[in-house]
Amino acid sequence: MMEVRQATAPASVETATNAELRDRYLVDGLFADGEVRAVYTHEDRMVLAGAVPAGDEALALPAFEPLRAAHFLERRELGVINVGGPGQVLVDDAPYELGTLDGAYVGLGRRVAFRGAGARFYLVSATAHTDHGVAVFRRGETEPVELGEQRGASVRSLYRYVWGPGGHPSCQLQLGVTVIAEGSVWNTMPPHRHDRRTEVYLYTGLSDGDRVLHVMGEPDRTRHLWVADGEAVISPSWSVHAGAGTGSYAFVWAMAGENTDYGDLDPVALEAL
Ligand SMILES: O=C[C@H](O)[C@@H](O)CC(=O)C(=O)O
Repeated sequence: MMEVRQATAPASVETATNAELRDRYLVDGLFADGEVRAVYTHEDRMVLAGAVPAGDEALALPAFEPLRAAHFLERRELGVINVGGPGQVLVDDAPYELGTLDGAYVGLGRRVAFRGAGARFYLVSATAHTDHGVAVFRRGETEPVELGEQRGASVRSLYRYVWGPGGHPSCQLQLGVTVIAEGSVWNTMPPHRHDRRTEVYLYTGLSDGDRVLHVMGEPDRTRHLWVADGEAVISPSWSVHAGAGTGSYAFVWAMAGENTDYGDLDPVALEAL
């Protein structure tokens, strides 16, 4: 199943109802046992998906009809983060083990499937013009960038898996995981935009009763979304993206667009919000 979402205009955020905001920017229901569920957004043509293998069967990544492709990665590259228990990503039938919050990159042209009951694979894809191979990223072997401060309740560790020059090469994709420290609540504070890229956050590790208050929109007219575990938010290039949780959490960030320079971002001063 693949849902298609159109691109949207920044001014429409200010007047949208809550239901309209959720329909356009919140992505829920990606994870269902034994299925691959996907959303194609026209924001930089990113595809988000959840793949939840059940039993011992390998779950193949389908060539969803809206792609009009013989197979999913015919004209695309893929990032994978396991947000569940241990499992395997099969790339051209070769298995790669991924633990919780480990990641993988799969380049153009390869065939992908998933295996392992208990694993939950979050997938992000962008259009690609050349093959950049296959890579696995282990959270335990990745040196995080430490950000934030205790007085701002924003202490967090940012694990960069695919992040442009200095990391594994990609056509467009950048991908990583940020883990909020115990007792901190804020991500991406102070916020920023990046006019040359779309970004998607997938929140994970939240308890059932907890939520993240995710802030979006142009800096001087923001709105919010209440986000539960396993839900994602699409941030078009004009939107800030930051959030505060009612409990501890982590999130997968992924970008695609004009360049793969992680540092190409436009900080937004708090006074401008
Ligand atoms: O462009 C960068 C992305 O928004 C994230 O990498 C930021 C982030 O994880 C954080 O500051 O908490």
